[in-house]
Amino acid sequence: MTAAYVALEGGHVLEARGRAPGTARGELVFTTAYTGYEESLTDPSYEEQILAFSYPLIGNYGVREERFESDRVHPRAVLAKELTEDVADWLASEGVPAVDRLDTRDVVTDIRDSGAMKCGIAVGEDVTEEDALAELEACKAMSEHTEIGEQVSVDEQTTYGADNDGETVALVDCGAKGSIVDSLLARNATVHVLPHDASAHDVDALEPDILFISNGPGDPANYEHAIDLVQAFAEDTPVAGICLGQQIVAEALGGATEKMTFGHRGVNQPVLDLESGQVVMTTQNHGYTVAEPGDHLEVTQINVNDDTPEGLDGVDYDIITRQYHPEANPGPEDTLDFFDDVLAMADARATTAVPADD
Ligand SMILES: NC(=O)CC[C@H](N)C(=O)O
Repeated sequence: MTAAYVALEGGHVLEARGRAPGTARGELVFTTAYTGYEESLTDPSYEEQILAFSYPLIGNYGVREERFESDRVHPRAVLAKELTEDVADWLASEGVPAVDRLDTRDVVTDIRDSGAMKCGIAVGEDVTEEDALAELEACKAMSEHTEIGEQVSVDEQTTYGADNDGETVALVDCGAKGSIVDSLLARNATVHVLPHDASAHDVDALEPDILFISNGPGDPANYEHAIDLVQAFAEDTPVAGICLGQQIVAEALGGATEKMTFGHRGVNQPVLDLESGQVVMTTQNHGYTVAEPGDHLEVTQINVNDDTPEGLDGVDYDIITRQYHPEANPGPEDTLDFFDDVLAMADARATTAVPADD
């Protein structure tokens, strides 16, 4: 059996079964999702994190590329009670260390008590506890990953759905899930995917109906280019954001974000819409939250478990954002209408700004 060690912040080292070799370090977080491991493992928002699955069996319906949210695995390492051969082989082929046969109940309880923590991992024939501890020692806090947007964003602007005749979306890619682009294309939008450090000039050149800030990894305060864009465009162009996108919009418009203890990661997070009184089930993956919306934004939806903001609307500007993932991969699909609302907001503004010829 391959040796496997997991070193937790504070120096406690767990032994496990090695399933994919290598050494790695990252912020240890857990997800309670019981389906959607293909989507989670390819979600760019997990960059620089180590993902522990609380659901005990991961991989029981195989690995299919059509479920992937990006072109690679993003967590630095994976922990589970039991991984199937399919998933272990996939992670090995991606060079992502993986372990199982450890008590993930203990790991999750630890994270719930102490918060997301630094972690080092070593898996292989000859590795020792010291190798895992050396990784832990080298692990940076998430907020210190100041270039994280660069690691996950496109290098060059790419256009999808050029022949579509719906709204024109400028999607700032801070680590966008593929299904956000798919959800917009399915509604006939033309989607220009822009690098995380796109300039106001780049966006202007596209004459977008809406500026859309994607999800993404790390601390929202480290996305200064996207923050600048929201400040430059919010007054005259409708703005939308998902997850990191909501946080960036808040940072840009006088609000504030803060790190949560262990965050929200799973596929059954309940969200209350404050106006309708309706509760919807949502997919989530975030460790930061909007602490203060600021004067330009109002909270329209909250998490039923801890009251944190899940949706924001502009007070004086056309803005809609969500902290959860309305693109709903792997589901539930309760919140897909977010995309209809966003495109309707852009359409309404375009119609008012440029009156149609009689
Ligand atoms: N999925 C996301 O966009 C995550 C946003 C941010 N990195 C957080 O952890 O809160």
